[in-house]
Amino acid sequence: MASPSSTVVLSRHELDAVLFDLDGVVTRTARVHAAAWKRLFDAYLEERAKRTEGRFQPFTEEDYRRFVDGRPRLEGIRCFLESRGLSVPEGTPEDGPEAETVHGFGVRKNAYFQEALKRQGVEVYPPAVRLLEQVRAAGFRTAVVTSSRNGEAVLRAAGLEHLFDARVDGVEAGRLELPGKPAPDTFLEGARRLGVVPERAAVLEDARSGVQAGRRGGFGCVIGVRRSGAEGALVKAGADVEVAELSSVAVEADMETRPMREVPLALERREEWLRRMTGRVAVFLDYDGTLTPIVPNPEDARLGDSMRATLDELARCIPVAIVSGRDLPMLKEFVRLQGVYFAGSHGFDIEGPGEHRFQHEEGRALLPELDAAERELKAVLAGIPGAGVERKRFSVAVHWRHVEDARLPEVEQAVAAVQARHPKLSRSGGKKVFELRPNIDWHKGRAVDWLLKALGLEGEGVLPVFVGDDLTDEDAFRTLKGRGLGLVVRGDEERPTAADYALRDVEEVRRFLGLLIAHVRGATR
Ligand SMILES: O=P(O)(O)OC[C@H]1O[C@H](O[C@H]2O[C@H](CO)[C@@H](O)[C@H](O)[C@H]2O)[C@H](O)[C@@H](O)[C@@H]1O
Repeated sequence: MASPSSTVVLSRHELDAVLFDLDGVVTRTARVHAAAWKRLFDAYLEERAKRTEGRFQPFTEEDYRRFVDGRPRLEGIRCFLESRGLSVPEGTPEDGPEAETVHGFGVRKNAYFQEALKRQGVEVYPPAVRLLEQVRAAGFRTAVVTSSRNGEAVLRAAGLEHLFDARVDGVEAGRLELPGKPAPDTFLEGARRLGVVPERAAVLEDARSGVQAGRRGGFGCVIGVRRSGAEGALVKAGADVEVAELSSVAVEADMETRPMREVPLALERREEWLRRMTGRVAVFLDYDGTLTPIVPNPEDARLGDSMRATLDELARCIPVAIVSGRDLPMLKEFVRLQGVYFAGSHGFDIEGPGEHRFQHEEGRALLPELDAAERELKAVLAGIPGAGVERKRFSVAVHWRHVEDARLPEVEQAVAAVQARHPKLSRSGGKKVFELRPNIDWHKGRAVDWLLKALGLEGEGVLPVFVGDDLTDEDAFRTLKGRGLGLVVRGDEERPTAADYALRDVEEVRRFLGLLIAHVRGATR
């Protein structure tokens, strides 16, 4: 909820990354910029007033906040001049500082900025540096996203480069032809470089244009840092919360997760987990990336014969369910096994041998929303080569594996815009895919619990085991924490996980299931 409150918590349960604006959030360079702009515009406005015998109206702090702050340099010049009903020729990037053109003004402002920086160095906000250290220690990924073409130089001068996993500055934005703030593209590029979906990332901004960019990008949390201006102005611009200082931002670590590489390999610790299998065991398996390797086209992810044979054998010994983001009919068609339970659409659609059938009722009420979202996504993404829309009964996936990098922000924005029009749907992410699904507290973990109950496998004496590779499988790992076993198929990925053990790849999943068969057979003999 939007409020100009003074405290906020960044929790690892809800967020994976924090994206920091630079000038005015981390470094005290916003006022150096403001002074350089004032020097530029006042000189121009005064000279022009003399020339036209008009009245000299100096550049104000409010001018800085409204028209210049946060925007790319040339954009700021155009925007401010327009606010005064003025314009100068565009000029070219070759223009020198004396030229009365947009480019010439840009060169002159930058010279003033560099001069001041040299004279006074870069001062940081100590609470911002402390917050950066805290969020990194808690396992958040961090990026700096700034419109400034001096971003790299400022960071280096401040000695803060090591605190960021990614940097998107004015130079990078120019190279990728990304529109600047208030467009969300530079923040979306930052999230992409960190490998997180915007919903799982926070944006920290002091400029109205930056706050608007964070809001338009659909970020999980937009924190306005009020360095100047009226209280509440940043909330009005779209921030969830406004703080006067970053010491008001608390960090909550997630004790349940650890980096993927620190998770022990299941096949090297078999004695350990076998010791926990004293009673009944039920196995829940994700499909893509777990039972089949990830392949370029979703329709080619067919189950291998040896995996099918292993699953068949396992399902004859203990309850086996496949819990997937796939559409239920497709999942059944790909697996082609009797005696196995299937949960499609991330657990919203369940079917098993015999009587077992479940469709999430509230989710069903949202099918028209999903239909509309599917139509809108197909229409807007038709013009982006490589983007694919896959409809499942209870979700819509947007695959971007084949989209060229430069057009990815368009895909992200399209998904964010459709989701914003349908707030009853929520957005999640996975391997090169975005998904819209019912905004309901239901996920793979809840589906596992539903199945355990339906199969009379609740309570002590049963060890539920979940194997998965992707972000949506983390819900199941968390649900089973302490009362079951979570195994993550790690591949080349490096991200935090709540799983107890890791398997290197799909072949190791097959070997693990083979060990389970041997164990259950031995135990029942
Ligand atoms: O829960 P899962 O069974 O892991 O399903 C998750 C999504 O898997 C599929 O997409 C992923 O696998 C494709 C085939 O390997 C790959 O091309 C794509 O990039 C991956 O995102 C499936 O198409 C989605 O519907 C599932 O939600």
